[in-house]
Amino acid sequence: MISFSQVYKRYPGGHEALKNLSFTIEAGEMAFITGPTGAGKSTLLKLVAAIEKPSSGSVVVSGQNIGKLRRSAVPYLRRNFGLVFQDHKLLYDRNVLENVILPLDIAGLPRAEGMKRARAALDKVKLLGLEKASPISLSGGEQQRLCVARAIVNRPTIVLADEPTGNLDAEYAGEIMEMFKSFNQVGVTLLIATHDESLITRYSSRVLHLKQGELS
Ligand SMILES: Nc1ncnc2c1ncn2[C@@H]1O[C@H](COP(=O)(O)OP(=O)(O)OP(=O)(O)O)[C@@H](O)[C@H]1O
Repeated sequence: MISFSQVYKRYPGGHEALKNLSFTIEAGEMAFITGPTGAGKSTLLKLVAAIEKPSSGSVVVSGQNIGKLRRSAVPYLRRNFGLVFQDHKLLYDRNVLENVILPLDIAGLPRAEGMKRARAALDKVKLLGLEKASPISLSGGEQQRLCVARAIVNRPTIVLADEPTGNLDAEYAGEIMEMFKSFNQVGVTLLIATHDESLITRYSSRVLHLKQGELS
């Protein structure tokens, strides 16, 4: 469960990016965050991922109060997360399979088990067969799907995605959304930030509308 209670986020310099946010996302829910540029969508996701801390109010994720979390506890919390963030770049000096297996190597999973899981993740995003390719040779949509495979390979309970379909045409964007829907159907909680309102009208999921840092 993700729970925000009277959350404010002020960045150094005084800009108030989020104002008095209170909402709850239940385990297994799929929800969208929309709003114009600068509305605070990325900031909200960063608070959930413990990349930023609230200035006041409480953010509780999987029973952990993010504002009170010790730095050393953050990696343990993040093991529950799959992050599809714009600044999480693919490694172009490694092939597709190596990009997906990396989080498992870091987690210390035996190689054979890691290979099995990485292939299963690539299968889910329909990239099996391109394991040996360099990410740079993939299309934009394929690279985006590779980012999704890397995010889900750890079998996260919560997936946070920031503009996962940014720069994709409607067909690729639709594919990515269908993939998220299928993860949700097996119990994964999804929180997806997007400014593309047309994409979410097809889904009956909850939508949190942000405007200048406030829920409207
Ligand atoms: N590290 C930071 N330091 C100072 N101000 C920041 C920082 N990060 C974001 N902001 C400001 O906080 C506000 C909200 O930014 P945020 O990135 O959360 O919005 P967004 O809705 O995700 O926008 P976009 O759709 O353009 O990504 C913006 O005014 C932004 O300039």
